[in-house]
Amino acid sequence: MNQESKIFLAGHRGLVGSAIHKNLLAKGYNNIITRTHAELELTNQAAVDEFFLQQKPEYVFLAAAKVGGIVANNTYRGDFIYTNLMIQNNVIHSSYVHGVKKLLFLGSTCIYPRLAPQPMPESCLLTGELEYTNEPYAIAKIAGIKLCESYNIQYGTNFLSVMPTNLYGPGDNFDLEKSHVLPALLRKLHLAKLLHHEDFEGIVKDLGVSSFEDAVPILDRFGVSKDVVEIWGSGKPRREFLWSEDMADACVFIMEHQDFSDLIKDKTREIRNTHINIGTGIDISIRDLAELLREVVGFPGDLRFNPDLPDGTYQKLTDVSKLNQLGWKYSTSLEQGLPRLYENYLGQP
Ligand SMILES: NC(=O)C1=CN([C@@H]2O[C@H](COP(=O)(O)OP(=O)(O)OC[C@H]3O[C@@H](n4cnc5c(N)ncnc54)[C@H](OP(=O)(O)O)[C@@H]3O)[C@@H](O)[C@H]2O)C=CC1
Ligand SMILES: C[C@H]1O[C@H](OP(=O)(O)OP(=O)(O)OC[C@H]2O[C@@H](n3cnc4c(=O)[nH]c(N)nc43)[C@H](O)[C@@H]2O)[C@@H](O)[C@@H](O)C1=O
Repeated sequence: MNQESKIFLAGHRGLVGSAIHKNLLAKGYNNIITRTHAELELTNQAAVDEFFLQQKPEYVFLAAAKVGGIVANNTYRGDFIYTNLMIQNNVIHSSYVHGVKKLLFLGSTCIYPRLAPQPMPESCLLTGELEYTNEPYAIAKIAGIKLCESYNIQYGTNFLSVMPTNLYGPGDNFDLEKSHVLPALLRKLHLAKLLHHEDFEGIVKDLGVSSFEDAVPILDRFGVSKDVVEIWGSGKPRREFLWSEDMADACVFIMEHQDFSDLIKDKTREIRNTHINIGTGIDISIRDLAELLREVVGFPGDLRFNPDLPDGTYQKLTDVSKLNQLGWKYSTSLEQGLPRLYENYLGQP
């Protein structure tokens, strides 16, 4: 890629897409094409094909997807498989048809088996049963990897796939039900702190309701009180978290420095597992994460675990040796990222 290359960044307003946008601009790329969901429906094959025909992008970052936490994945199972399959099929296929030079597809580490060896190397893909709560989303992501890999093998395209661990960062989704654990817990602890300090006006503003009476059922539903915050599941599962701006930096680094041909060790054998894990290689239990967040937010109360809500996979720690060998390593620790996320949350309009 050079600074004038025409780059289509799909999903540029999302958590990762906005960070990739910022990273590309900072590195001097000046020909970036973006479309909001309202401007271009990526599940619509004809619209996507027309867009590629008109715009003829040379490089594509595919950071648009239907994304959510454990409960969203488990509840909207049909939407997660359908939307993700459609978006990636349309964007990847149109990239092939219209001669895109290189594409980066974003998957997720939930592609690996529920009981994968820890840390999880790229080679453990399709070696065991998937975690039930996000099986439809994982199947879509596996199909995306295989689509890129198969087009590369059959048509000689240069489509790369990266599998990020759990991400968090500026502009995260703080929805109390549908988001991921880190932004959800941060907001619940913040609401509990406001309640503890009897800042009812702050709660009304945060929840966007018209009176504190309207806020009470929401707080009850999500287990937020002045003394206790409810944590879903047992608190025992372990997760690995990567700052979204580090993720963006890894994506741009890979697009700048890697080609599909570099990722094939032995061209005479079956080619598979050419995707690249992206993470820190360090994980933490949900209980310890909640304790860290409690300190960052400054909530003086307790945590209560609700075993009626799903734990999901017990552990999904990425093996990042391939990524490290390519020459990239994360830079933001969880201890640095959590206060930054809280600051970002408090600064939201
Ligand atoms: N967040 C995480 O923890 C993780 C994310 N990932 C992967 O990283 C990628 C980016 O995720 P993240 O940034 O968190 O996602 P977000 O939900 O923050 O952003 C998704 C983006 O996709 C766009 N989009 C969604 N549906 C459509 C559609 N039908 N047509 C056009 N645009 C659409 C949205 O557009 P608009 O803003 O206009 O609505 C939005 O910009 C995804 O592939 C995800 O699977 C992988 C592992 C972990
Ligand atoms: C990125 C990733 O995201 C999802 O998988 P997940 O890692 O299980 O994601 P999660 O962040 O929602 O939960 C992590 C853990 O945290 C616990 N937990 C506690 N309290 C809250 C809470 O308040 N909200 C949420 N969401 N979780 C909570 C929760 O019970 C679980 O044990 C996938 O859909 C998957 O498809 C995917 O790729």
